Formats: sequence, C-alpha cells, structure tokens
Amino acid sequence: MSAAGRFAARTVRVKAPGKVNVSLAVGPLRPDGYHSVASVYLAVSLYEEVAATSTAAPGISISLSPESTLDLDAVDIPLDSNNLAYKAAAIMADVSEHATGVHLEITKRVPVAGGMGGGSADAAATLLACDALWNSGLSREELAHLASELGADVPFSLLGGTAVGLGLGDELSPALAKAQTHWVLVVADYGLSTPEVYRTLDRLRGAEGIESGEPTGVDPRILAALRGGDAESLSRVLVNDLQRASIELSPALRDTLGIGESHGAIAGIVSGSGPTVALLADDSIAAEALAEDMQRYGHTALAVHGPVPGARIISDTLL
Ligand SMILES: C[C@@](CO)(OP(=O)(O)O)[C@H](O)COP(=O)(O)OP(=O)(O)OC[C@H]1O[C@@H](n2ccc(N)nc2=O)[C@H](O)[C@@H]1O
Ligand SMILES: Nc1ncnc2c1ncn2[C@@H]1O[C@H](COP(=O)(O)OP(=O)(O)O)[C@@H](O)[C@H]1O
Repeated sequence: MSAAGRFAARTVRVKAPGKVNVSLAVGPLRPDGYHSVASVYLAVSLYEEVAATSTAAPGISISLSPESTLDLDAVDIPLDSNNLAYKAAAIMADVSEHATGVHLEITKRVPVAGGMGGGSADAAATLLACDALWNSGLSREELAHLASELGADVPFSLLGGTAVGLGLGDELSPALAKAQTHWVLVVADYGLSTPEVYRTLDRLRGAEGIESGEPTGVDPRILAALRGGDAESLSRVLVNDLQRASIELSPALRDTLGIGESHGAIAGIVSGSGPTVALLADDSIAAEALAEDMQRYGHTALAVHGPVPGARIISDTLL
C-alpha cells in the first residue's frame, strides 16, 4: 500500500469563547506601539469552533463552516496566512515533531472586529486542536506562551473564566467567579479596527493634554462583584477607557447604550475596542427580555452569560 493509502485522517474539534472586558484601563502609548493595560476579562457563552483535520498533503488550509451564525458574505476574514488560526497552526507545526498538513474549518459566531476576541478564540482553539492532533504534548503554560506570541487576547481565550490581564493583557491571573452574570450583546453590522481605536484614544488624550498614568491594577470591587455574581454592584464599577474612542469613531454607540439602559439594562459598556455593546442584566430572564426589546429596535442582540470555560476539545474522531 502507498504511504498516502496508509494515511488515517483525524479531526479534533475545539470550542473557545469570546470575551467581554468588564474593566479596561489603558496606559499611555509605549515606544513599541502597544499600551499597558489592566483588564478584567469575562469569557461569555458565545463560542467559536475550529475543526482541525489532518491531511496527507502538507500545508495549512482554512474554510469557514456553513454552520456559522454570522453572515459570512458581510464579513472580511482572510483565509490565508493572515488568518490568526493559520498563524496558530503554523506556530504549532514549528514545535511539533509529528506535524502533518492540516485543514481548519472555522465556525464563526463571535462578531468580526467586534471587540470580543473572535479571531483570538480561533487562534486559541487551533493551538489546542493541533496539540491534540499532532500529539505535541505541550503543557497549558507552553500553549499560553505560544498564544501570547499570536496576540494580546489569545491567552485569555485559552484560559477562559474570569481573569485579570496585565502587561499587554496577556499576563493573566485567574479570578474566582462561581456565580454567573447575564448580558445582552448588541452586535453591530460593521467592525472597528483595534489599532485605530487605540490611536484614537491617544489622539483624544493628546488634544486634552491628559497624561494618563500606567495602570497599576484593577478595582477590587469588580472582582468582589464578579465573585458573587452581584450584577447590581458590578453595574457601578464597569469601566472601559477605550469606550470614548470607539464612540468617537462610531457615535451611534452612544444611542445603543442609552436605549439599552432605558429598556432594563442595569449598565452598559462597549466591549474592548467595540463596536459590540455589552448590556448587563439582573438575571437570565431580564437578559432574554432585554434582547427581545433591542431586537424590536432593529438591533442584533444575543443574551449570554459568563464566566464559561476556556478552549476545550469537544470531539476527536478518526475518519
Ligand atoms: C482591545 C482589546 C481588549 O481586550 O481587545 P479587542 O477589542 O481587540 O478584542 C485588546 O487590548 C486587543 O487585543 P488583540 O486584538 O489581541 O491585540 P493584538 O492583536 O495583540 O494587537 C493589535 C493592535 O492593538 C494595539 N494594542 C493591542 C494591545 C495592547 N495592550 N495595546 C495596544 O496598543 C496595537 O496597536 C496592536 O498593534
Ligand atoms: N480567524 C479570524 N476571524 C476573524 N477575523 C480575523 C481572523 N483572523 C484574522 N482576522 C482579522 O482580524 C481582524 C479583527 O479580528 P477579531 O478577532 O474578529 O476582532 P477583535 O480584535 O475586535 O476582537 C478582522 O477584521 C480580520 O481582518
């Protein structure tokens, strides 16, 4: 039998969550073009999935699954080496003795360029899937190290739950939060570029002559509120330094926040660099009702909860 005839394809399927930044403090622009941050990440129940299938032919290929809930015709996702999942597979192939070719089929559910780390979730899922597919045997710490080379948000999607992120956002400390909080994600039909939002914040601060200090840590009240699932206390301490820059680039976000708050949200915040708006609800029933109200206003709105676990294998099949 030929070598190709003996090849047994295998598919490892991994799901990884999107995130909301419940708190995001941003320091001044650094010489390397980045900003030091202090962030509280919350992984929420909106998941990307990556199915990694070994191929007899070498190389990495990518497709988007028809199971995706996003309108794939309306989004701009590179399917070549610019895709974060491709980069993750390439980095894993470099450190794996038994790497093969791989096809990655991505199920997109997290809004693209939405401030929820969808591409980062694809990268985290791919790291874990390739590690299993190629029996690379990397520890969670080694995977987290590779994740931080791919992007500031990638390590968190691997870890999941609730965590404080310092440095670029990739120096993570898990935080205890057994209770759930309930949110409505109001998803825009456009994206915002993360670098452009950071640049806009620098410009706004420069014009005001504001010298922002380096973020030193996060408000302990945020962690206490998350620990107990205390939405009311959490609503008083949500903060995102990037929000004003996202609103500067997309003023309609101010209206979205206002509509949410006047229809039962106890607070609202732009997630990360936006434009997704995360509205905090009292409980799951209030979140469902709020999502329906936002839909009546013509918004795409999804009720989610968090924290949820980070990237994990959901199936491993020999074909
Ligand atoms: C704003 C945040 C909040 O969690 O998330 P998103 O809104 O993108 O989801 C993150 O800081 C984004 O993380 P991520 O999207 O992984 O960023 P990267 O790919 O590492 O960097 C993209 C660009 O964002 C800017 N950047 C990112 C992280 C950081 N701490 N400082 C920065 O200035 C830089 O201009 C960088 O070139
Ligand atoms: N797997 C991927 N999914 C989505 N976008 C990707 C992916 N790989 C690269 N990109 C590019 O990265 C940009 C931002 O991606 P995304 O992670 O969705 O947003 P955000 O950084 O706001 O959370 C997209 O506009 C797209 O051009």
